[in-house]
Amino acid sequence: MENYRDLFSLEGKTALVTGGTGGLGSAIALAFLQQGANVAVCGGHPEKAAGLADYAAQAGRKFLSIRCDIQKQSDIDNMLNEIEEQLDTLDILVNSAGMNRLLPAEDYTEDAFDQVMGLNVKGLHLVTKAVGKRFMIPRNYGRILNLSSVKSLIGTTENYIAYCASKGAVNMYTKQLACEWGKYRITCNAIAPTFVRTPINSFQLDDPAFYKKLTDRIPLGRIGQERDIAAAALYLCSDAAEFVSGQVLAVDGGLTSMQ
Ligand SMILES: NC(=O)c1ccc[n+]([C@@H]2O[C@H](COP(=O)([O-])OP(=O)(O)OC[C@H]3O[C@@H](n4cnc5c(N)ncnc54)[C@H](O)[C@@H]3O)[C@@H](O)[C@H]2O)c1
Ligand SMILES: O=C(O)[C@H](O)[C@@H](O)[C@H](O)[C@H](O)CO
Repeated sequence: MENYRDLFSLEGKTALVTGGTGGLGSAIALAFLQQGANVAVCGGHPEKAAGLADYAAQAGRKFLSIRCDIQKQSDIDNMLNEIEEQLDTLDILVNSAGMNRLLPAEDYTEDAFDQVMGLNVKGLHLVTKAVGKRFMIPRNYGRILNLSSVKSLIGTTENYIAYCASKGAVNMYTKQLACEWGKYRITCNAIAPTFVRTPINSFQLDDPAFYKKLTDRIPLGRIGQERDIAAAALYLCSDAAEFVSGQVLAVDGGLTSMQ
């Protein structure tokens, strides 16, 4: 008989969540710890993972919080050395580190464009390539999950030109990697959330007019919650999703189905 409980378990798995000290990344890291994984997170402020470290200690899981700029190859190499030493290998990579700069298209500077594309696309590639080559390809196993956005699928009113372009690139990166690394039994998928309240967007969600306009367009009538994203991540990173690859799953309350 099939054991569905085991298919959804992450017991014995190891995961790296980039941006795991941020809003969505920390929720995903917590979900992975609860499902049995040992977890490393990285970001600019490792101290922000104190809550996750406490939970991991209490649950008897291994946990690392590493300072790493994923746009720097030397930082990535040092991080993967530490992970190999402490956790042995990686089965799962979640690319959650991301950023935005809000400017109208006609005033979008070269510097701002480079920053957004540099982190959201190039940084994601540098980590993915290194983790795949070092840990996943040699072992013929891997789950890679990228944090895209509904703004990779539909446009928005203003100020998002580089962000939308970067997340569109993430979707196609996801599909191409699924094609190239399928032969190594590595899957690569993306989640495209609508707004979930985190420090990067509370200034927008706190504007009642903005909030109403947004939720009026969402069939399920609310914005996302961290657990909506973490639950989708759990599925796509588990053995239950071993035949799902190259997909972009909108977790958006139906927003992208509404004209
Ligand atoms: N929050 C939302 O509403 C929402 C919606 C759709 C998509 N997303 C995407 O989800 C992801 C996570 O968003 P969030 O809201 O949790 O953001 P956040 O700003 O709360 O967290 C971002 C994380 O990235 C890390 N980071 C930034 N620069 C880095 C670098 N150079 N190297 C390594 N880490 C770096 C930060 O330290 C932080 O931990 C992003 O890719 C974002 O575009 C978020
Ligand atoms: O839907 C999304 O992809 C995110 O919520 C972004 O729109 C952030 O709100 C923005 O990056 C803040 O500047």
